Amino acid sequence: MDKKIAFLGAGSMAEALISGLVARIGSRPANIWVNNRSNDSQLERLQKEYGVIPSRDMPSMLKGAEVVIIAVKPKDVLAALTQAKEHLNKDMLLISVAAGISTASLKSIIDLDIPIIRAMPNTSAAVGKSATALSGNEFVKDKDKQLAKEIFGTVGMAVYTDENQMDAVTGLSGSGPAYIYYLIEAMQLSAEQIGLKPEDAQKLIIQTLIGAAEMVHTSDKTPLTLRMEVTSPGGTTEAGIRVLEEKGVRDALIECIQTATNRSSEMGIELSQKISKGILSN
Ligand SMILES: NC(=O)c1ccc[n+]([C@@H]2O[C@H](COP(=O)([O-])OP(=O)(O)OC[C@H]3O[C@@H](n4cnc5c(N)ncnc54)[C@H](O)[C@@H]3O)[C@@H](O)[C@H]2O)c1
Ligand code: PRO
Repeated sequence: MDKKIAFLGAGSMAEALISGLVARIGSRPANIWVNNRSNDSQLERLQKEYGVIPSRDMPSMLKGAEVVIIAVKPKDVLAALTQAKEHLNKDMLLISVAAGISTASLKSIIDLDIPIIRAMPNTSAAVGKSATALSGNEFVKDKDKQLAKEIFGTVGMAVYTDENQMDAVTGLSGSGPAYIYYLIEAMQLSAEQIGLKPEDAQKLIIQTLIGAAEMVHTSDKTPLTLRMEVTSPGGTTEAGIRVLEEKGVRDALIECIQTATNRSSEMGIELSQKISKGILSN
């Protein structure tokens, strides 16, 4: 890809995207500009590792940029965009990965009628396996959608959806890797308690997860059917699953995703309130 892309924020999400752009679609590193609030060593490292251009000079960074990606924490979006807004123009595509922040809020900060895409990737972007959902405002054209899909396609799979789905996507797949890690942590603890060697247990757990994910991914059977195939009547799985049901693990997971979804929506409201009060700090 031969477009100039500017990243506001150089944390883990920005790095995952940079690595995807440079390694997977051969973007020229000299076309990728990055800034950060204070962490110069991070900028230096990104420059060394990927050849991208670190910058503290907003006009140079945004001059001629075709895509500007906001990759700061939601609480920092207002400050970052306020700093950038006078250097944005209608030829740019603005993409935000900030959880909970609507395209309408982003537009009200920059006060410009430009295409804005809200993206929700997840941290598996770092290994090219993100599940990303994208949605956009009324100024987004097909070419912008294609471009966003291409960018996020470098770090996994990307689907385009309606913005009213984005809080739910955030609660489901944005936060999703953490739910799976939580499950792995619990499996590791139990492996210790049942006397397995930690290094063996680790390998067995990981392969079990990869195998189950691959089965769900490639088989035309439902997860329920696949589960029933593991569950012999009167056997070990049935005994184990009974405990999960008795302890309400299914309901807890459903509530977990609902609560994360609600939090995404609250974070959006918090930013709207800050915008209307003109509060730039945390
Ligand atoms: N980590 C995740 O699981 C995940 C998943 C999907 C989306 N997101 C979203 O991605 C965004 C970034 O998350 P992250 O995990 O990469 O965070 P991070 O803390 O690793 O990176 C954010 C970076 O932004 C920089 N920053 C803060 N204020 C700035 C400013 N005014 N100008 C320029 N840079 C500034 C910080 O120095 C930091 O390096 C968040 O909005 C988050 O909601 C994160
Ligand atoms: N990580 C960010 C959060 O926890 C957004 C989705 C995943 O807020």
